[in-house]
Amino acid sequence: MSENTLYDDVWDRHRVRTLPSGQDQLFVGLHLVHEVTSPQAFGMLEERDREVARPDLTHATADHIVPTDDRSRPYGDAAAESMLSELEANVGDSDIAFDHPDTGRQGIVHVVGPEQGRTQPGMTVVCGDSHTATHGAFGALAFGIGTSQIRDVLATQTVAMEKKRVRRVEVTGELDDGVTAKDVILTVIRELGTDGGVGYVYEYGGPVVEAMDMAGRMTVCNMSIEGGARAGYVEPDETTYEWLRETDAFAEDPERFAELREYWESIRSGPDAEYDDVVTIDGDAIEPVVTWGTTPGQVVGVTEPVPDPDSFEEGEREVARRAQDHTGVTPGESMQGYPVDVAFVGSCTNARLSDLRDAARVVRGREIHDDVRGLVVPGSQRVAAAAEREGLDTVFRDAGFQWRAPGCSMCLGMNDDQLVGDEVCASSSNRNFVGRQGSKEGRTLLMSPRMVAAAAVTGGVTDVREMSLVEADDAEETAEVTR
Ligand SMILES: CC(C)[C@H](C(=O)O)[C@@H](O)C(=O)O
Ligand code: SF4
Repeated sequence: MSENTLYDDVWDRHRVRTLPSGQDQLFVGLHLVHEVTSPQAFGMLEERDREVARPDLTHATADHIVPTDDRSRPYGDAAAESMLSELEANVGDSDIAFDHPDTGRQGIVHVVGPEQGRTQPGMTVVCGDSHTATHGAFGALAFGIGTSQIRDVLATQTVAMEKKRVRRVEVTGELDDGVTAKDVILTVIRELGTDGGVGYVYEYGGPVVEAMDMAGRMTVCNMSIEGGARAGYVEPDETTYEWLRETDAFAEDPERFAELREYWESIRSGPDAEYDDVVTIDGDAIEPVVTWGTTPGQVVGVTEPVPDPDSFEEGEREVARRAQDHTGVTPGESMQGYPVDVAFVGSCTNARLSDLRDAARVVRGREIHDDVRGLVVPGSQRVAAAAEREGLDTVFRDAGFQWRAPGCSMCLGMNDDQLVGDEVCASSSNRNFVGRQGSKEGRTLLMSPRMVAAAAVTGGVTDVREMSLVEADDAEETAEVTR
């Protein structure tokens, strides 16, 4: 087994050359494109009279601006309509595959790539979007890139990048019932800080990460960027291969799957890999968490008291005070019972089928609180269809949630799904910055989909471990008995 990390191996295999700047020029295996960050880059290409070099390795979807209710065209919002039209024209001119809302495959860019088997281990994946790190869950090197890099990738299928150091984030032990991947990554960011990862790529491992399903690993990798890391990844294993085997990419081609699997196995970091840093997080000690402030690092366990700003080091004190002024939380008290107005289950962090199932376990047979507006926004049309096949839409609707069409939605409020005034939102998304969900006074509490569901039902932050969970089968049995 090599002493190299997966990061070193995959980087070296994709290096075309080292540039005079010291950066490496890397070949890009998959370029994902969405409507917000691509128009300018396509424009630059046109100005230079260049064509898209590898449309076959480029894949587009529309997610940020698409409405989640009425999708008749033209969209009511002229800016949204123009962004979608522009993407339609750009992909049409370049022969790029596009998960258009009419295809049944549209969804959030970080949901559709993995779901179709486009994201694979040992690959380089880029997208003009900071949460591209999500794809690292498959053992890919996945980076968010800026506009000029998007242009370069469109024109050359390569990108110039600087190599980072690798920190192994080892999560030991076993998660308690009710504790999820979201609680793990929020705890990692709490421990290491929102800028603790600067200069690093995170390799997540240890028993807790190994035991996670792919959706959980995607949740963890997704938020690497919120911890300051350039990317995050998990080494591929049986769980990864099981997911890929069933996807469009391999379902019909078991031979190719077998061939690639050998490569995937060969890039694992291995027991002798040398890391620039290793950090251990005690998985046994993690409890369901919730944010109390305005960064994803301002996190507290649901049974713990909110910290007093005075307990922070000098530079941090004022930041904490300002954050608490905004959210209106009380130091010394736990977050439990803190009232919420909106419950949002969605985003590229937590809107996959297993996330929806997870929230449904809490919601099934219950009703959301009268004062809460609840939205479930599946990550993709395929997630929505699968959820509908198992009746999850009915579970959510019966409880009083709105069941919406897929997109980024209230994660960042680039469409009509926004907070109003100083509403408080229990949100399964990844950012709680001031104004993030469309209102300057709005307040976002990040938590797991389960915790969002619990807050929706009770009307305030609740320890989901205190609520009984209802599995789909139990619900059917109960229904039978009732009949
Ligand atoms: C719109 C896009 C550039 C942005 C990002 O890069 O992350 C968005 O997806 C977000 O989550 O804030
Ligand atoms: S769901 Fe949110 S975090 Fe993810 S790509 Fe969309 S806006 Fe960005």
